[in-house]
Amino acid sequence: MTAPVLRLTDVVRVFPSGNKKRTVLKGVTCDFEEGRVYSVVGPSGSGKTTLLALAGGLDAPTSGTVSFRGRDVADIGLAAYRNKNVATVFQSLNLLGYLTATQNITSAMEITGVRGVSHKRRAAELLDLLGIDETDRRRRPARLSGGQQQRVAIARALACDVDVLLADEPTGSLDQDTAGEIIETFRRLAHEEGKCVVIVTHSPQVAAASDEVLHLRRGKLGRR
Ligand SMILES: Nc1ncnc2c1ncn2[C@@H]1O[C@H](COP(=O)(O)OP(=O)(O)OP(=O)(O)O)[C@@H](O)[C@H]1O
Repeated sequence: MTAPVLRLTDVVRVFPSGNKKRTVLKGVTCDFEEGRVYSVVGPSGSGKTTLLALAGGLDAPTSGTVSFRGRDVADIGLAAYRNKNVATVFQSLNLLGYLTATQNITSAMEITGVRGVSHKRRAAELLDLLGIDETDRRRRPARLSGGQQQRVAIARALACDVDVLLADEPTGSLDQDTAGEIIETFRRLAHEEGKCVVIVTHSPQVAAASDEVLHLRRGKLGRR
């Protein structure tokens, strides 16, 4: 059996709620392996985005650990972990509107200090992999379709050559065909490039195409 690239052990996350406290994750333990696509599903408010934020080093658990290749990400340092090991694609995509598709990727590589490769060449390879042609690469996000923007955001997430790719509702605003293409992209990245892909979704189509589905209910995890 492969060792997990990402492991959550007894993760609890408590948020303040007025003058009370609310326990959103109540001891979540799970392993994520390379080469597999995982979906995290569950009712609204069950803690899916919270789980993704913890897995992505954007937030820290109240107790429990998130570890990457056996090391607690708190010891790696959340910023270093986010820079080198994991990438998150958000619903809002956060593409920069004044940069072209290519520049959105090369700027991310500059910011995170990717060395040893030509940023332009790597951006072209990734956009090629994700089916964005040369004309569209020179376009700004506003001139691309929702599905194309989604693909540029995924290419940017991959530009820093991370092992773990996290995505929050990546097909939420897409039609069924485009959603299907995005899912295929995730499956290819996992099965052919060995990435570990974790997707938070309400979509039965995405869940059905995943290798494993994790169900969150009231802050607890189950498999069904
Ligand atoms: N920073 C925060 N401070 C206080 N409460 C928070 C914070 N982040 C999330 N919560 C609360 O935690 C609960 C779970 O939120 P979360 O976004 O993880 O749910 P979700 O399963 O992703 O929901 P949805 O499917 O609607 O996106 C919600 O009640 C939310 O209000």
